[in-house]
Amino acid sequence: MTDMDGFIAGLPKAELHMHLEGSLEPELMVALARRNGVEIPYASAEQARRAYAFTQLQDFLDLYYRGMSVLKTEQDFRDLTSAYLERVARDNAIHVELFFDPQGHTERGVPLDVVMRGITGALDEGQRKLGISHRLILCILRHLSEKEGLEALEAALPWRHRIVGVGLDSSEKGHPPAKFERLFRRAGELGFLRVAHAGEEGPPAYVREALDRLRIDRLDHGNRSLEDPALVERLRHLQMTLTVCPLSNLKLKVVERLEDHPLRRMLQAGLRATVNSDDPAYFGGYLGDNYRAIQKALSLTRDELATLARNSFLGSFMTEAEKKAAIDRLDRYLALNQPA
Ligand SMILES: Nc1ncnc2[nH]cnc12
Ligand SMILES: [Zn+2]
Repeated sequence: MTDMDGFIAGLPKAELHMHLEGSLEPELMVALARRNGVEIPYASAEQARRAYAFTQLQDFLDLYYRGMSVLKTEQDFRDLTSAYLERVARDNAIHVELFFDPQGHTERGVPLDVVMRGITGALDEGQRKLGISHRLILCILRHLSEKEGLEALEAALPWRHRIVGVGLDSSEKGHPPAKFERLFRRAGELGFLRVAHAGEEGPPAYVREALDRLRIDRLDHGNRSLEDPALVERLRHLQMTLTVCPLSNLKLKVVERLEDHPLRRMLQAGLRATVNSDDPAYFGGYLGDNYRAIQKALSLTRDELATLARNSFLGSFMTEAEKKAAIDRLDRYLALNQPA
């Protein structure tokens, strides 16, 4: 391990952009397919991994929805969530904010209560046993109608106390944020924080729409904002947090090479960028892998890495007291780990 890898490993950090269903490792997928008698098009985990070659977001989404079809019981959702928490604990994540796609389950006949009991059970255990705090964000599938999204939101209200925010994910192109303006207004009235994927494949106009019409509190991806200087200035002025996902961007060909990734340019423009894994089981890396890969590709400095970790706490939906405790922990780590 290099000095820099050691520094990254110990750095206290938060993950703000991770789809739980995207942490379904092929081994668990194959085991759950067997356990539940669900047919999947892979005979083995290796065969599944070999199929994970994508040229755009939709290629991935097709496999992602098929993959999640093996999740049926409360225990399945518990196993999925526990496996992620145990993995990210080794990367020294001390706080995680997780997306989940209820429509991807209820439309297959899996009741929301099953999903929520499994996920929250594992999250509570992760807090107790691993000391990882958490928030949950309910994502609305943008390739479906706003009406279906509104129904999903209303159906989740019995779990309101466990859900901090509402997000927007799935196929971006052709499904602009404005399609969900009423849904996001309703989410705001209900007291949910609001986030949306925008500017991953979609144009800067989608990012502006997410700000103006969805009134987002955080921007997921946001890469293509950099094409519009006035938008960059606006995001900087707002100190809007961008949840950036380097290995995802590479695997989905948002960038050709990691060396071309805009993360440093975002930091240099004064944007509050963070590093995240998006769908680690599909994109070949968890939170620490993303930090290590982007550090190497861009030769990020320790100061830049520390800024990324600090941004992950500042941009989180923790309480102010929790944020202060996390940032104090980061500062203690930095004080003890000055370069020789
Ligand atoms: N990167 C991504 N973009 C849009 N929707 C997603 N759902 C899971 N991962 C996603
Ligand atoms: Zn995502």
